[in-house]
Amino acid sequence: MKQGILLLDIGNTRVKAVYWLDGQLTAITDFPGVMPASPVAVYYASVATDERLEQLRSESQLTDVDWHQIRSEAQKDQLRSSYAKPETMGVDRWLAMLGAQQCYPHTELLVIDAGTALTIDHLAADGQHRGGWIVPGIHMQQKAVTNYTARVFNRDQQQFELAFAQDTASCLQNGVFAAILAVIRQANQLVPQAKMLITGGDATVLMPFLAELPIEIEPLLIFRGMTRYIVN
Ligand SMILES: Nc1ncnc2c1ncn2[C@@H]1O[C@H](COP(=O)(O)OP(=O)(O)O)[C@@H](O)[C@H]1O
Ligand SMILES: CC(C)(COP(=O)(O)O)[C@@H](O)C(=O)NCCC(=O)O
Ligand SMILES: [K+]
Repeated sequence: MKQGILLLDIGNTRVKAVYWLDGQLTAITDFPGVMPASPVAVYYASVATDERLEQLRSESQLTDVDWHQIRSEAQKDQLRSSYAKPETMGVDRWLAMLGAQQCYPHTELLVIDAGTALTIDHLAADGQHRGGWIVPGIHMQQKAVTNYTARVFNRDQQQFELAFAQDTASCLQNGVFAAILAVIRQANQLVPQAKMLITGGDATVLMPFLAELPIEIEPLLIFRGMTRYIVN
């Protein structure tokens, strides 16, 4: 059986895994669960702690293959960082932009990753990163309010409506949801776009509420960026 490469996106909440073979990306839903075949190498991008990475490495039982770390850098192909210290940019942001550039070459873009934190990055048509935002994500914002107040409580079930609410948990959930939608709209007001791309765990709940924007969902954006680092 032909063997592929395992790609890992290690975020602050979850680990996302994809199997890469003959240019095709196949999502692995239950990593470190079942894979199409044992991989010949692992390429990974991590914004989590080194401890988390080591734990994952041993859990995966893939200790006999090479693990290649992907890092943010000053330039990759057409993409150029705006950071004075490029290595300090989250590699998930770097790779999402690289993936976006692959989907829409020579196009000005807003690239959104709705993960633990929500990030928005502005990319010029010539590949220059113009800058970005880091905003607490849907769960982090809710947690912040319940942690810093005495009387705001949440409920387990998450239900988002773009409407005012009449009980504490719904006021919190709807309020945070409105704030997240507002920051996405604000970005497009600041730099109006013909194309926006969104990825990350919360992208699907946000999408239906952003219908007036030229926004497209691409769940594998970070992995598309990662494939640019694979050397055969
Ligand atoms: N199966 C899941 N497990 C955990 N979070 C999920 C799941 N599906 C969707 N989510 C949402 O995804 C968010 C995390 O997004 P993700 O892109 O995985 O974050 P990160 O890259 O920071 O780990 C969570 O806040 C949660 O709302
Ligand atoms: C902003 C982030 C926390 C987002 O990661 P995530 O929430 O998706 O796990 C991550 O990209 C990060 O740790 N960035 C480092 C700082 C920076 O990008 O400038
Ligand atoms: K992420």
